[in-house]
Amino acid sequence: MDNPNFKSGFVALIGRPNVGKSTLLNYVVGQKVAIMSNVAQTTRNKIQGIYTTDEAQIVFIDTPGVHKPQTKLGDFMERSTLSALDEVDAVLYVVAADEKRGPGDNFIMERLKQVQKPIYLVVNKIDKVHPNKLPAIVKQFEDGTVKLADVVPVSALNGNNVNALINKLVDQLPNGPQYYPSDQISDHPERFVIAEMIREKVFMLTRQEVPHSVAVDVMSVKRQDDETVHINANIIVERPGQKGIIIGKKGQMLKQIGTMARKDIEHLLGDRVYLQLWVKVVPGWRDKSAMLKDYGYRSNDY
Ligand SMILES: Nc1nc2c(ncn2[C@@H]2O[C@H](COP(=O)(O)OP(=O)(O)OP(=O)(O)O)[C@@H](O)[C@H]2O)c(=O)[nH]1
Repeated sequence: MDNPNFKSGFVALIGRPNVGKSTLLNYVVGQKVAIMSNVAQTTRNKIQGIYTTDEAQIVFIDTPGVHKPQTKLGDFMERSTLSALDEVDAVLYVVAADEKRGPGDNFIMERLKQVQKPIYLVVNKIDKVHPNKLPAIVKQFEDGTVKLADVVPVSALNGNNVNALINKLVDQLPNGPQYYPSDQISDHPERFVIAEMIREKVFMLTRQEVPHSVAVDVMSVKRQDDETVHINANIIVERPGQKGIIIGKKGQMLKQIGTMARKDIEHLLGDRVYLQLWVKVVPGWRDKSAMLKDYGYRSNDY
């Protein structure tokens, strides 16, 4: 079906940690693709969510929270965020209505000055503030340094005004092809999404105790004739103490991580899943560039 008026394009989601970028993406795409957590900076990779209708396709790039790099991983994350901004058709700069403009925002605004593409200021979490507070919040970002195409208040959590945001985006996208099939929501391989689901459970269940130095390496995904899927994965940490926390007393924590992750993966794949998890200590993996590649952090994935 060739529609000469079909619109398509790539849209970057940027914003400091915890403002709700993943929640917004998940609401729009309608399925859980990006890792969600209360712990800041959990979105390490550029995860694409794909929104497709009969009229348009928007490919979202969910960039990591912009922050000052301290390790090679941080450095890598920053580079992928910036390169994403040059390739897209529009930028959604997400801020939280219940937080003041801070150093993280100044850092982002500085970078946005150089961006030529339309920038939408998305004021998220409007459910948390009184509507008469909104103008003052918006004003903090209308300081004359960054040209904003529009300001759109939303609540990603309950979907309030998100459709209006999508309509505005689609309106200004160029005519173009449908890049991905309509049933595709992410262009990452199954393994990546599986790893993200496991990593999300580690964060959820261990919270303060295990820092962000956790990677998940999905070693094998085997589909058997009886329609079951057998998955083996390593949870990689930097220190033996972290290994202990993830395994827990009598292995209880690891068991819980495994059960919760398995349920999500079953939902994703639609098949019965057998998940085997191991915890491996690899000291200083965050600073070893070569290993970043092994654990799936590639800057030229697409
Ligand atoms: N009340 C309210 N909470 C929200 C809204 N959107 C997101 N949240 C919550 O804010 C927290 C952070 O949301 P995420 O979507 O993980 O934020 P993020 O910007 O992707 O965070 P990073 O991955 O760290 O960059 C979660 O607890 C969400 O449930 C919203 O519209 N209203």
